[in-house]
Amino acid sequence: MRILMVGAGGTGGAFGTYLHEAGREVTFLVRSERAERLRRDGLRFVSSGLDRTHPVNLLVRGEETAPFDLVVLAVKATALDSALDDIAPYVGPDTLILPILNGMAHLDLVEQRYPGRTLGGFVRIVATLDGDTVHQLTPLCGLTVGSLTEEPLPAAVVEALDVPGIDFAVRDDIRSALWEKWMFIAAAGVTTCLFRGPIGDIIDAGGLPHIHATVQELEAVAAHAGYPVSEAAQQASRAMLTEPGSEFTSSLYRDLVAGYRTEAEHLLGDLARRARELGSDTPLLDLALVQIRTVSRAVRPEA
Ligand SMILES: NC(=O)C1=CN([C@@H]2O[C@H](COP(=O)(O)OP(=O)(O)OC[C@H]3O[C@@H](n4cnc5c(N)ncnc54)[C@H](OP(=O)(O)O)[C@@H]3O)[C@@H](O)[C@H]2O)C=CC1
Ligand SMILES: CC(C)(CO)C(=O)C(=O)O
Repeated sequence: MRILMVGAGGTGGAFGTYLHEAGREVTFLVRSERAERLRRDGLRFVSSGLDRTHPVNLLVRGEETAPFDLVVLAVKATALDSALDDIAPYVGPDTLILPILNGMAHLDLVEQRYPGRTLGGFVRIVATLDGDTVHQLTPLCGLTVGSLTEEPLPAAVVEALDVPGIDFAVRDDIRSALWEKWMFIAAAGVTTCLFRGPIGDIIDAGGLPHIHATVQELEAVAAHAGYPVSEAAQQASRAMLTEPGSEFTSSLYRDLVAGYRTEAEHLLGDLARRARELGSDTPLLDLALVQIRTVSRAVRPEA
C-alpha cells in the first residue's frame, strides 16, 4: 500500500517514521524549503531514548507521481484548506483519506472535497517539531481508525497501519470515539486558555470547580449531539484534568501564548456553533472563545 503522509511535523513525523521503519511504502508531502533540508539531512526522530535519522521519500506540491492508496492528513486545522488543494493530484478513484487532526469539522471538509473516501481517525501522542527534529515526548503513541460508513475498514488499511511503535486500534463506533477525544481536548483547551496556565497551577489557584464545570458542560454537548461520552472516557478526562501539580497544558494554549495561529475555531468555535444549534448552554466555552479571539487579534491584527 502506497501511503502519502501530508506533513512531517509532530504527528506526521512520528507516525510516518514508525511506518517507514516497519517497511511501509511511505512518502512525505512537505513544503519546498523543508523538502530541501530533509533531502539533504534525512528525517530525524527522537522517541523513548532512540535517536535516528532516515532518508525518506519526499514529495513537494505539484511534483508528479501516481495516486496513493492512502493519504494521511497530519497538518494543523489552520493548514487544512491548502493541504486539501495540494493532495488533489495524488488522489485517485480508489484513494482513501485518513485525517488525524483533533476535532470533527475537518471530516465534512475532506468529504466535501473528496466524497466517499474519508476514514475516521485520531492519534494519542505528545509530539513536537523542534527545528527539523521530530520529538515524541512520552511513550504514548496511539492511532485509532474506523470506517465512517456501513462498509468495514479495509483489511489492507489495518495491515498497513498496525506496526511496531504504534498502539493501533480499530473502532466500529469511530464517530463516538472522535467525539470523546474532542471533548477531552476541548475541555483541556477551554480550561488552560481561560485560566492561562497548566492544570496544576489552575487547581492551586482554586480553579478545580471550574475545571469540573467545563468538563461537564462539554460532555453535555456531546450527549445532546447523540454521542454521550462513555463512563471510562469521563473518568480518564477527569483524571488528567484534575491532577494536582500537573504540568499539562493544551496545544491550543501553547500556540496561543507563543503567538501562533491556533486551532481554536476548529476545536472550540465549531463546538460552540454545534452547541447553539443543539440548544446546549456553554458559558465557559463561550468565554474561552472570546478570550482566545481577543488575544489572537491583539497578537495578529489580521486574525
Ligand atoms: N502534536 C501532538 O502531540 C498531537 C497533535 N494532534 C493533532 O494533530 C494535528 C497535527 O498536529 P501536529 O502534527 O502537532 O502539527 P505540526 O504543526 O507539528 O505539523 C504539521 C506539519 O504540517 C506541515 N504542513 C502544513 N501544511 C502543509 C501542506 N500543505 N503540505 C505539506 N505539509 C504541510 C507543516 O509544515 P510547515 O512547517 O511547512 O508549516 C508542519 O510541519 C493537529 O490537528 C493536532 O491538534 C493530536 C494529538 C497529539
Ligand atoms: C492529550 C493527548 C496528549 C493524549 O490524549 C493528545 O493526544 C492530544 O494532545 O491530542
